[in-house]
Amino acid sequence: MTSKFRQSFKVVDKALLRWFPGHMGKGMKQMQQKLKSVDCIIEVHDARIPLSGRNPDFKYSISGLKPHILVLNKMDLADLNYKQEVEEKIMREQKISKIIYTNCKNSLCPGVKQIMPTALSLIKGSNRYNRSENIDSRIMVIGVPNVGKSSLINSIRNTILGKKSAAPVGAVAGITRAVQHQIKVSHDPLVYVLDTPGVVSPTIKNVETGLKLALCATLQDHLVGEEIIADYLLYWFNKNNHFDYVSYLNCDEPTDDIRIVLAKAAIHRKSSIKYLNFDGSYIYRPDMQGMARNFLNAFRTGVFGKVLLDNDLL
Ligand SMILES: Nc1nc2c(ncn2[C@@H]2O[C@H](COP(=O)(O)OP(=O)(O)OP(=O)(O)O)[C@@H](O)[C@H]2O)c(=O)[nH]1
Repeated sequence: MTSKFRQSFKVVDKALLRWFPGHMGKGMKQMQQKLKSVDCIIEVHDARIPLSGRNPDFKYSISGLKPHILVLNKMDLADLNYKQEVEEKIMREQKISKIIYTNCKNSLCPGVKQIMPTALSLIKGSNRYNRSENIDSRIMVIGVPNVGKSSLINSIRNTILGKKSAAPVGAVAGITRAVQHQIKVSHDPLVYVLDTPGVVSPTIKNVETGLKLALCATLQDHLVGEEIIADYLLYWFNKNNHFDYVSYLNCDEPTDDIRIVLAKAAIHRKSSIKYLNFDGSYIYRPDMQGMARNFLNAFRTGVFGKVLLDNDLL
């Protein structure tokens, strides 16, 4: 039986393929320079998109030289039923020392506790190159924007030292703007961590990769467009037979038309925008953008359950 829903996603506006703010290029260069002065790399990525959206520059230029731990964070929002297949695929394609799943919103998360002992044992087993004489261990945390790098550093620090936040955290991509000074996360053994700005690839070649990154809020919404991201979410839900959105958005039935979905939901919630007519009167239109934002926020906070957006890549 053929599906009545879209099986591929087409974007008319390719603007999202060009998004690469200046500070990211600078951040990447700073990272490359600091690489010599660290013993281990912790790459943080979103567990909902474990196979797409990681910066290829991390794969080919930063990693491979030092122990490299891949932390798949936000596991509280991710469907972990395919964990083994995901790990096998990542390990087949790249030399990663260890994959660890974390939830930085949970102070008791076992993954967070596992990171430092794993990093220290990997550092001990490596030759440390130019740093073999140094008594302190230095770890660099890298990743695309908004995946939880600062949250992870704060969680590790809190677990070991019992100290509160040292690295700034924010719900919008691009909070950390430059490679930070080192943050002490342990006295004995002495361990420092360097937080870095989130860096996406200068060109996101695959449209779906860009939209998955946007859906997980690693690209700023206004740069891609809330309605386009919401349309991709609708496409993904329909394609995967996830129809919880129907009741949430007050639709009559599943549909592939985002304009109808957003308009109906906005009308139902009496959410409108007032426009001035030429004759001085006012006209009210459904607040499509506000509704798109609402739909995305619901997804991002787990209202529609846990997902693996990369299920098509397994
Ligand atoms: N649900 C959930 N949210 C998380 C988790 N970890 C971090 N967050 C949230 O994700 C957002 C981004 O966290 P940050 O720690 O600022 O991310 P970052 O990677 O340092 O961000 P940049 O500095 O912009 O690159 C914040 O709203 C955090 O509260 C997690 O495990 N689960």
